[in-house]
Amino acid sequence: MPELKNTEKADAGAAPGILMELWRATWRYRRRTLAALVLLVLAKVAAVCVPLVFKRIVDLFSSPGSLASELNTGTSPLAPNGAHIIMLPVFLLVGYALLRFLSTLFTELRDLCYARVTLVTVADFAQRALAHMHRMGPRFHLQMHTGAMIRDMDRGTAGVGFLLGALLFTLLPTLVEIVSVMAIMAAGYSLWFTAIIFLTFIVYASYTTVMTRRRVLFQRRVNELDSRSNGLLLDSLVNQEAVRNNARGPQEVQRYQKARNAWVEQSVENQKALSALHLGQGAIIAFGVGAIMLFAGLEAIHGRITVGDLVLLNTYVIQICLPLNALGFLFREARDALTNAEKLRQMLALRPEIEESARATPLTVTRGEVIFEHVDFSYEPGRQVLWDVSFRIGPGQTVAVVGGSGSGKSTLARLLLRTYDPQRGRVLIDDCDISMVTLESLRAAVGVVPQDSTLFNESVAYNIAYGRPGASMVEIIEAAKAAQIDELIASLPQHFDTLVGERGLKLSGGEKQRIAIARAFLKNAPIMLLDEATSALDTRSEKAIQTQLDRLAAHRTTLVIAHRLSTIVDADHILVLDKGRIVEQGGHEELLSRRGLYAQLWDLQLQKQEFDRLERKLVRQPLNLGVLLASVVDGLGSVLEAKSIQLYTHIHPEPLRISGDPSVLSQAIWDICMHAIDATPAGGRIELRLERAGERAQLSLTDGRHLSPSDSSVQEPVSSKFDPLVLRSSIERQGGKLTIKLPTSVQGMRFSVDLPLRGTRATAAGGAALLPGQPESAGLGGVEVLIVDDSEAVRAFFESVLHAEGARTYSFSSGQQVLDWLEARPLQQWPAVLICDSSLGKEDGRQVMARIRDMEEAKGIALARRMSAIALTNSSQPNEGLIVLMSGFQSHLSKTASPSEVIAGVAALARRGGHAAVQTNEQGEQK
Ligand SMILES: Nc1ncnc2c1ncn2[C@@H]1O[C@H](COP(=O)(O)OP(=O)(O)OP(=O)(O)O)[C@@H](O)[C@H]1O
Repeated sequence: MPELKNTEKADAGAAPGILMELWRATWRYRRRTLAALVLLVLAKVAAVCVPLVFKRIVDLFSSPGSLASELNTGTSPLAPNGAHIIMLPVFLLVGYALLRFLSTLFTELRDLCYARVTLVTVADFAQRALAHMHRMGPRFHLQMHTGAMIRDMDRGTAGVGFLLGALLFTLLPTLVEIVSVMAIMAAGYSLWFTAIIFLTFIVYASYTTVMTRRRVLFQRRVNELDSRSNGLLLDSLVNQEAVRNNARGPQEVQRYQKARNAWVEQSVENQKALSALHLGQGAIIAFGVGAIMLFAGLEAIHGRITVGDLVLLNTYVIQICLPLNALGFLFREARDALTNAEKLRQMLALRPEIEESARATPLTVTRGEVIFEHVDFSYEPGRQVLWDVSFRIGPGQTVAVVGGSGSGKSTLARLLLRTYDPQRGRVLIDDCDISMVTLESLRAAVGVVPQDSTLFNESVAYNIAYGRPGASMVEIIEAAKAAQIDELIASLPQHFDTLVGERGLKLSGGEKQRIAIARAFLKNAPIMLLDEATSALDTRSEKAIQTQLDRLAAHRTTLVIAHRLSTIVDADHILVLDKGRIVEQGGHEELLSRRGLYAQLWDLQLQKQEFDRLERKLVRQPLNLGVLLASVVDGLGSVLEAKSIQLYTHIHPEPLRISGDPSVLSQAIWDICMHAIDATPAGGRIELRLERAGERAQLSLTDGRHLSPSDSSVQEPVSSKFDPLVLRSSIERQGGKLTIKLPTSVQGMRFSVDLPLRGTRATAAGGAALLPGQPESAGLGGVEVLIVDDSEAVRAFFESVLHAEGARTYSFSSGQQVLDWLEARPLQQWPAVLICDSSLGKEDGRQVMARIRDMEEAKGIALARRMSAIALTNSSQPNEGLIVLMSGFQSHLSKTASPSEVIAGVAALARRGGHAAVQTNEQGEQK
């Protein structure tokens, strides 16, 4: 087993530390930084001078022989006219005020000058982080929680900003201030003052260091828990569809709550440590200030310092203590910021799994030949996924890869895109090893329609143009046409500007796939990779776009990874993968004739298609659209009344029968109606029409909004949750089509739903309205049929077929149930025909039949009035007819009988029994 050669690992040794990063940023903006430093020094000089000037003012006024006392005694030599007496203090006072202002002015100018350095560095870091994340391989992203990663990036970039600003402009100025104050004190006063301040500073710094180191552990844990709970939150929201579908909402909240509780507990511990730190720091400062003032007081009493000196010392002590406090805060924050920034730096230092070779050259595709040469690959050691895979896709050829789930098909696509490198062997494009070309040129040469297309929460146009940035609108429209999504887009209110929702959630899987196809058309790359490109489409849509995919593949070298073999029968070459090895290859017919794995997959697929067909048939019921509409309109009564909206209806007189899921269709009609009511002003009108247009039923609803001639924009109702994309998908899934016509100045917005009519026989006009789901009058109108089968699917199938023909059915899953039901029912209400499984699980259908015949006998029912019965059998054996006749049945049907066989069988018995609507005999006599 080959070793994994590419692993994403921290290159911590080679990468510069965070301080180096900061130095680089500072150096990049050295002029600004220098200017900011000059302003900083000026601001601090002004700040340190303020108390000095103040001391002079105080001394002038308070010292014996000062101006104030001389003025009081009238002995001042400077006061011949009194003007000089006023001039000197005013000059000092103005100077004092000016110095104060200059300190603020220089500080603000400094911040202004330096803001760009910090902001650009932070933005640059964030940008580098994003670019780096995109360079990292899937292995890295699979390991990471996206939410936690975003949080780390946020904290890291904020940390960088803090360190840049704080270190230079808080730590440095604080140190400047402390040193200059201590120098002034040492020069002018007793060294004791300096010693006390120095001691206070040392004790404070040591205490803060020890305590902060302890607290960093708490902070780190808080950060981890915070990132984890945010990761959970994001994961939960990103997968909200899965959460909803599995009804796991409460569990998700619980999981999040658990993570948040742990975060709360740890944050409380962190706060305790912080409070202890603050209290200790406060005590040390109080001790220092108290000691200095005590000492200064003693000095003043002994006349060794003036009142001005006392004031100056007091101011300096406060001035020095405040920065000390700031230093403490700074120390703590800087540690946090350093931790966060370092974490981000380490993330940036991780080497991507796939790196371009230093000698990589851009790939130029001339012919478009792709070769896999003896490729071995494993995602993780000890579990090889591909074994010696070799194949060639000739220029312009289409090669399809088929195989069971997990056989390694998508891995081939990943290797072609160089998402991973093989451990052995090579992948070549036009004889060029893809590990020797630039990644950008390689990925530009390969167009991809992925298995699961995710879209950006941007406009449709943006998502299509993603394939080729800078594409013109005309090119985008062309690509949309090629992918057959132009009609859908044209009917959207904002057309190409419609937002597709987060990850394209407003679109169905098929629509997203078509946008991905449009994107690939626009990219127009010489090599195409279709990774189960039609997997999200139903058979109808698949057929509709298969031609487009074929066009996409035409004249391009194409690798198709297919699940539906029907889509690749025309491929030039088919590779059959099994557990990472190519076990068969050749053309479709050739592979079928070999009767190997491909032939088995083909047979399985045919069976599945048949099963799907039957399943679809069972879900879709025959419906009378008029009746369905009537029930919706009935529910709208109060809403219409509340807004005084008048509804005008025009309903086709004959029943229009369609096939579909009644709940989906009535929800769709309800949504359109509610949207129309929302959009129509109070007192307005809405028109609802149900018409027949050839072989289609057309339901159209025109709402009451009009455009004023001066306003061409469509006003969407504010409260509306209506989503045309979702609606369109659900109608299309019912085989219908939705078109939306924008409002004009004379007519409101018009929604039309076209649905194909069922191929029914002519029925009497103006038939009585039926409730939805109630059988319609048709070829078996009025015939009542009992269905007994332990399989729900079989019961549903017969019900659906018989309802379509107007029969009424009663279904039971066991023989005992039907016997009890018949026993309790009056004879004249017994159904005409019985369809009963010949083997009902533990019961025997033939015995059930025999007991019913016994009951008829016991109740004295005439032969002509006895129930006709059909046995359901699993296979048609030659003597089956005889067996069922012997057990009381009149005929038999295979469980896999076609609908027409079922109808013919029931009709024949009903007619014979005189029960069909067409031949009802009042007296019950056989005609
Ligand atoms: N990122 C990964 N890390 C580890 N193992 C992986 C990874 N991706 C796929 N595998 C494994 O590699 C094997 C091949 O996966 P691959 O996706 O190529 O299969 P596939 O044939 O495309 O399957 P499917 O048809 O179900 O999509 C599987 O066993 C899968 O579990």
